[in-house]
Amino acid sequence: MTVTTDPPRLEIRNVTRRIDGRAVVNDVSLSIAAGQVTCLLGPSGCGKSTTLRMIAGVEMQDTGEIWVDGKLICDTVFRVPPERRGIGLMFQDFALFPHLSVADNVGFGLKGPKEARRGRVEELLAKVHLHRYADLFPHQLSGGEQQRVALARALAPRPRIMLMDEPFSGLDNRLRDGIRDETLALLKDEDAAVLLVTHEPEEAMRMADQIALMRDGRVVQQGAPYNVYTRPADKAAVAFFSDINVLRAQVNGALAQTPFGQFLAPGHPDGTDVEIVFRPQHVKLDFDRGGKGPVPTPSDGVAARGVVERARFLGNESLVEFRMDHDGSILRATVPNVFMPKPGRVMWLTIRRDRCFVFPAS
Ligand SMILES: Nc1ncnc2c1ncn2[C@@H]1O[C@H](COP(=O)(O)OP(=O)(O)OP(=O)(O)O)[C@@H](O)[C@H]1O
Repeated sequence: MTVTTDPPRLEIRNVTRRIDGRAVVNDVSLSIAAGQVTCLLGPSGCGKSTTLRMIAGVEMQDTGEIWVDGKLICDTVFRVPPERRGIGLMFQDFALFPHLSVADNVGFGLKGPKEARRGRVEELLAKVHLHRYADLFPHQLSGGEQQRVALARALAPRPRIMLMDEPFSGLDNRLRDGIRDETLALLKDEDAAVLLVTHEPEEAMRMADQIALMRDGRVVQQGAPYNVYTRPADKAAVAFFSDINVLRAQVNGALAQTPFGQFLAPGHPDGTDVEIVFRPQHVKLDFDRGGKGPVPTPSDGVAARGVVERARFLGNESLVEFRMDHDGSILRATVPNVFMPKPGRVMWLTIRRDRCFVFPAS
């Protein structure tokens, strides 16, 4: 039996772009299969849009290669022009043509016989639930509806690859979730490889099959959302997705000793300073029982005593800040629903060992 593996729909290999001597995109490699969504996630200025522009062909890399379906489309000497790359683009300011109807906007990039073009426009308008709006003009539509027209227009020529740069950031919050889900369903249906740029972790978690976490021009971690969230590459990767707490400790015999008991620190030599990083939702709280906390366990370690500094209700959870007895530091815990202990109240905190990350101190 022969097993054939299709080449990735989009692959970029070791792409670097220097501007004014600085590598704004630094040795980035990515690979996306047809029907898959990869989110390029990172803070403002980390090089996401520049990466997208190089794939689109409107900006040239200094080194590296771009491949589509196993064919080289761009290296440092050879370059397929943007219009021949089979790429659909969708940006935040998606700019529909104001003087064209919805149907004409969607059909704008289509070639071939009139009947086939009309069929494709109708098919896409039905998919974005705007078939009854075909003859209206953009200014007669809401922001969300215009966004769906822009998506239909980008998908109409059946692009092999869709590049989306913060496509939902112009929409108000209430609309956004619904439109994200609809867009995702449509993209999957069209079988394009999608590279979506966002600086919002929730958006990436919601949309992505793969997340590529970018910082200072580099991809620091790639993987399925669950893996990136639960096995972060470093402290900044944890902090990008949520608030964090940090304990400092020194390693002795592959163990880091803290007021919360010991933490496994395999691979860290004796004497190394490490940071134990954990999210507020993984702090467990117990009430004080006559000056004592809960009994130590292997899974939660030893309890440390803290005093409530303040508590805030955030909607579906409460955030409680504690000043710790042992060193006066502040630790944050989140608790589902409403939990508003008064400032000054004594409680005991434990940390779930299976949710902690130990990194060399930065
Ligand atoms: N033409 C240019 N001239 C000078 N600097 C540039 C140019 N294009 C990009 N840069 C710089 O390169 C870095 C990366 O920019 P890029 O737009 O790719 O980041 P980004 O991650 O998409 O940010 P944002 O989310 O804010 O759009 C930034 O520091 C930016 O100022």
